[in-house]
Amino acid sequence: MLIGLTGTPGTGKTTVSNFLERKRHWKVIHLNDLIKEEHLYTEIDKERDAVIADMELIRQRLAEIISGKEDEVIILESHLAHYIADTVIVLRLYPPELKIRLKARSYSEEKIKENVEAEALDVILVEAFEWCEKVFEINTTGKSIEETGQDIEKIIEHILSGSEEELLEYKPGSIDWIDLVD
Ligand SMILES: Nc1ncnc2c1ncn2[C@@H]1O[C@H](COP(=O)(O)OP(=O)(O)OP(=O)(O)O)[C@@H](O)[C@H]1O
Repeated sequence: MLIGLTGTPGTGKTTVSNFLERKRHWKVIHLNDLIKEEHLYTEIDKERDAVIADMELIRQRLAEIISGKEDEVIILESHLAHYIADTVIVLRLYPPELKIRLKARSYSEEKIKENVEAEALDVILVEAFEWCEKVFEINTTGKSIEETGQDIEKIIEHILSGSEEELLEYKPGSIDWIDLVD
């Protein structure tokens, strides 16, 4: 089963998926690394220090990687995961907290502002609704890596056991950070 773990950069996807890989031995695909390592992009955007992902190539490559592993839990971790996986978990973080995390990176002021606003405006969540069959949301604000990991474990275990009705707390809709937008 492929589970997408998506969210605005800095919300903790890489950190939490690494934690789960160690704890549960679930396979984790760090999609952004794969895109760079295997040149799964159409061009390099030097101004934004980013690559333009080739979604067709990515889908083909992931189909190969996942083939024959349909019974395993595979976490696809990336801010692009919701374009690929049918079931996704969106990590959310209170925008002022996200701003602090992104400031600790060597991001430009513009890039920080862009990402913090996108988080306040639910951009990834809205995209996930457009692209995915099942969308869950975790508000990671104030949670440790372990606690967020436990939330993800709970979601995955309930999906596997067919008891998704017990996942109401992860149903999107309770977060409203729109007032934080300038
Ligand atoms: N409770 C927490 N959960 C996750 N990360 C946390 C937490 N507290 C602090 N952090 C820190 O926040 C940062 C999150 O960065 P991380 O690379 O995991 O985010 P990301 O969503 O994968 O970003 P990107 O999309 O750019 O890869 C890390 O430096 C991590 O140590």
